[in-house]
Amino acid sequence: MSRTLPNIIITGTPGVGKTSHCELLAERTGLKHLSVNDVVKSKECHEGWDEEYQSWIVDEDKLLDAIEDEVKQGGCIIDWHACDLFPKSWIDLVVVLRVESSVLYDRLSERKYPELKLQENLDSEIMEVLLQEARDSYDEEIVVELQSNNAEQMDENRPRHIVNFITGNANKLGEVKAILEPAIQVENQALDLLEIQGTLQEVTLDKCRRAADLVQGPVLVEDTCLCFNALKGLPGPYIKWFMKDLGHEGLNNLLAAYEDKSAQAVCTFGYSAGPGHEPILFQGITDGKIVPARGPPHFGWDAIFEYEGQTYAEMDKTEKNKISHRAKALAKLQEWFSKEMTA
Ligand SMILES: Nc1ncnc2c1ncn2[C@@H]1O[C@H](COP(=O)(O)OP(=O)(O)OP(=O)(O)O)[C@@H](O)[C@H]1O
Ligand SMILES: [Mg+2]
Repeated sequence: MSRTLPNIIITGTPGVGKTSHCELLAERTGLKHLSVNDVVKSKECHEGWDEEYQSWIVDEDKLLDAIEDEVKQGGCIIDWHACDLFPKSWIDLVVVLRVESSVLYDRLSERKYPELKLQENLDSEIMEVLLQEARDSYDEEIVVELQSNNAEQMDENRPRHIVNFITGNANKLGEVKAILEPAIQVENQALDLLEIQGTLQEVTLDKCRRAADLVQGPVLVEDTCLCFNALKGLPGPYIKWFMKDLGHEGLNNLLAAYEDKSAQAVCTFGYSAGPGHEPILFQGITDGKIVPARGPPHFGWDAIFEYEGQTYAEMDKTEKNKISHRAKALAKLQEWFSKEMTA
């Protein structure tokens, strides 16, 4: 089975902050924190307790058997002070955390480590044993060394996928948050952006460039269109003005002369990494038909767009977020972001 989410190892000498980082990363990305320590204990992947080192003697074969299925599915953050035992094909990124020896000494003394264990761990950190192990076991480009001496450094190490979604529409913001968070943190700014006339692609590209210039940073913009097949794709990007002037009934009337009531809901997101960066578009399309309004009338034309027997407005939000044009576009955006994260 091929995995669609990455597997990440967070490794380093005991006390460098692996577990702290894994917890933070899991919370931020929605990936699973796989604590090898817990697996060794709960699934008894050991050959007993070492009194001198005050730790379990791990049976690596048993351990690999115990986690294989879960890891092969992807999306695991593996928390362990060794990394060479995991097959190369399982792993997409190896993070080696580092601390200065005086900091590590304080952390390990606080844990009341036996003298021998404390000294060996300090030596190991100074000699960069785990960094070398990671470099020897995996391709150089997937091994990253990060500092973990203090809270500021831990904060800097957090994955930073924050998008500034430019919209004044609270409903759209709600849907985007529901679909993208917690993997991608969605912030919001309501800006009035002039819209040009053109195809949906042109409208979104222009809006995105303009927003990035205004905000001077990364932005996400969105444009939705509703295309009536009988009208060769109109109103298309002009749907919001048609909707405002004609309302639900007027939009139905536009199709009165035609038997074909089918329509496409098209959502286009544009993401720009900042001013001067060419926007990338993510488009989702859902086929449906135009019907007299049913369900709560508050969110644009949701009440007149029917998909498999229910209008968008009649659908439960979670159901709508599985099949809607917006959800499909966001799924593409999400996939792109997760690839970027491991790139
Ligand atoms: N970057 C950091 N800044 C400040 N304190 C930290 C940092 N990283 C970890 N700590 C603290 O150091 C201690 C050890 O951290 P943690 O348990 O995450 O280490 P670990 O690498 O998982 O250790 P082990 O190998 O024993 O499981 C904890 O008290 C934690 O709060
Ligand atoms: Mg730990």
